[in-house]
Amino acid sequence: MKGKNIILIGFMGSGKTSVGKILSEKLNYDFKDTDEMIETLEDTTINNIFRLHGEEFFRDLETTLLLSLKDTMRNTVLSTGGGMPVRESNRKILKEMGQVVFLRASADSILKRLSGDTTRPLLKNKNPKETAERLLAQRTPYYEEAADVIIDTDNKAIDDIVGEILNAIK
Ligand SMILES: Nc1ncnc2c1ncn2[C@@H]1O[C@H](COP(=O)(O)OP(=O)(O)OP(=O)(O)O)[C@@H](O)[C@H]1O
Ligand SMILES: O=C(O)C1=C[C@@H](O)[C@@H](O)[C@H](O)C1
Ligand SMILES: [Mg+2]
Repeated sequence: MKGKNIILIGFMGSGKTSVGKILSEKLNYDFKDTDEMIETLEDTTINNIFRLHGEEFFRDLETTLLLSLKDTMRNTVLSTGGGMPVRESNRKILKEMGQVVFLRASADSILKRLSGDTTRPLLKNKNPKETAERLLAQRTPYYEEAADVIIDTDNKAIDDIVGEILNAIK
């Protein structure tokens, strides 16, 4: 296994947080989630950060957090925000931190999983389907570039996805 950390990347709703928690238990690793850490550090929700300060401010928080974790994080499953790999500098840092696993999901799966969700500001608009399809097309090359391992998640249970990751990183 390259390095001692596992980094989960992928679109909103691909399962990074849900899968990461269970994966960390199986590996007896710590679990960290960049979205949860940013909400704790800023003492507010991601919705509020986007609403009050805008997306670029949030992206800067993500990069700052990644830099602060880079040299000290060990034996950890890190679940990232869906936009983390868009910045080239973030992709470079993620790859240095550990083995990067891209959880791939189709737009249909994402929309099904997130129907009724109100916590993801980028999908809170009149046409979440158009937004998800457009962002997914834009970002897929970045996810693929950063990935050491790609796991398809459509129509798979979370436990099965965890099992596939464990096999792939052996
Ligand atoms: N393989 C799956 N099958 C069914 N539901 C799933 C699957 N993976 C995730 N979900 C559901 O989709 C929702 C979003 O999952 P999760 O929060 O883990 O996504 P995420 O990748 O962390 O998203 P974000 O980038 O916004 O943080 C949750 O309700 C979760 O239970
Ligand atoms: O895909 C994205 O850009 C985002 C995904 C979430 O994890 C959060 O980081 C935030 O809602 C933005
Ligand atoms: Mg998440």
